[in-house]
Amino acid sequence: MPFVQPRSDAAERVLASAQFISAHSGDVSVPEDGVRQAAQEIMGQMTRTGYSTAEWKKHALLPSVADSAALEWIFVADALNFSFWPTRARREEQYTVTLDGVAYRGYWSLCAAINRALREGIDMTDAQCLADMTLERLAHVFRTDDPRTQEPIPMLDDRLQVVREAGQVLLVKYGGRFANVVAECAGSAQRLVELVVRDFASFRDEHQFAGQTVCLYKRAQILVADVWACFEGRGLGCFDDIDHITMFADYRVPQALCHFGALQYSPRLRAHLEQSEAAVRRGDAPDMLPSGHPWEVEIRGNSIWAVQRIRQHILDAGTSVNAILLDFYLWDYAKEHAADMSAIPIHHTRSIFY
Ligand SMILES: Nc1nc2c(c(CN[C@H]3C=C[C@H](O)[C@@H]3O)cn2[C@@H]2O[C@H](COP(=O)(O)O)[C@@H](O)[C@H]2O)c(=O)[nH]1
Repeated sequence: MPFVQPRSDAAERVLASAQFISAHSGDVSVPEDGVRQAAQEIMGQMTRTGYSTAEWKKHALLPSVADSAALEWIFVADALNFSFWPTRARREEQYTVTLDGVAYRGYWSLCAAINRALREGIDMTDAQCLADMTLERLAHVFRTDDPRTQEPIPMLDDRLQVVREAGQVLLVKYGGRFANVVAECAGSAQRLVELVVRDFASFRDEHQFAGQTVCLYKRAQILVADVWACFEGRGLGCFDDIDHITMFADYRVPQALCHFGALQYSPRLRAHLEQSEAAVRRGDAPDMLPSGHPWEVEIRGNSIWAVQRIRQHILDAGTSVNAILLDFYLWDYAKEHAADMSAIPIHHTRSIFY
């Protein structure tokens, strides 16, 4: 009898955490009428645009070919996929990476920096390169070449620790390749999440809330989701339990969920977030929520729960969709409709988890 990898319930632990957080939240809620309305509106728009995994490779900066090099690219991108919100109000002063004449900010600045490094011969997809990374070299990778930019990429020191750890663990445990981590999960998305949070500490997105340890695993789950989407659910991206993966608790999708009415903040929390954004607009420091702050955990946990509730409404209406596609849709929607959402504040937390 061949050794069968033990199954994992990592994504189910995230869902249970989200439900627990939502049930014990005092300042964030998931209004059922907002969920119902959001489900109708989102499903209608997704149906019209034919939203599918095929959308993923349409993004200019993401790998366009689903091969083993794409796996290594996705790994380093999702190891660094955190904390891009700007502290400068004026767009031209915000951290920017320009590639092929296009200025990228936020998450896309990360992708542009990785692709620029690869073109310059800094192989960010090589585990030894990551393990040997220095602060000087990483600063070069994330340099901005626009003289108007007034801020560096946030959390550079943390990013250095993250890439060095990622490279070292890949070398020691997985022959230097993320493809070997994927091979070991034997087609289980939850097993892959489990392996990543077990072996790569920077992905271990766990917090104390209302006396319990809650698991949010945002970067570990989006890592699996990006593999699944890039390979369109086939070959190395074929996972028989992919529908267990939840929404990825970041700071951008909550904004879209508020816009659709599926997430609601208490007046005092809304006031705090608005005052912090007003401070940044004035040129002052944001009034940050520390990582693990109850309000931060409530926003993240209720976002996961809201997407789960939206998904259930859509399933009850007879249409199949998973939390990944809903999340990607909501994130892309938030980026495309940033102007319509400018009155909805994001929360300001510096965290390596999202
Ligand atoms: N929930 C969720 N969070 C996501 C993504 C992505 C990128 N996914 C793209 C790639 C393929 C898909 O098709 C998506 O188009 C980044 N983030 C998070 O957002 C924040 C950055 O925001 P801003 O500063 O405005 O760029 C930061 O916390 C980052 O970790 C997502 O998809 N879902």
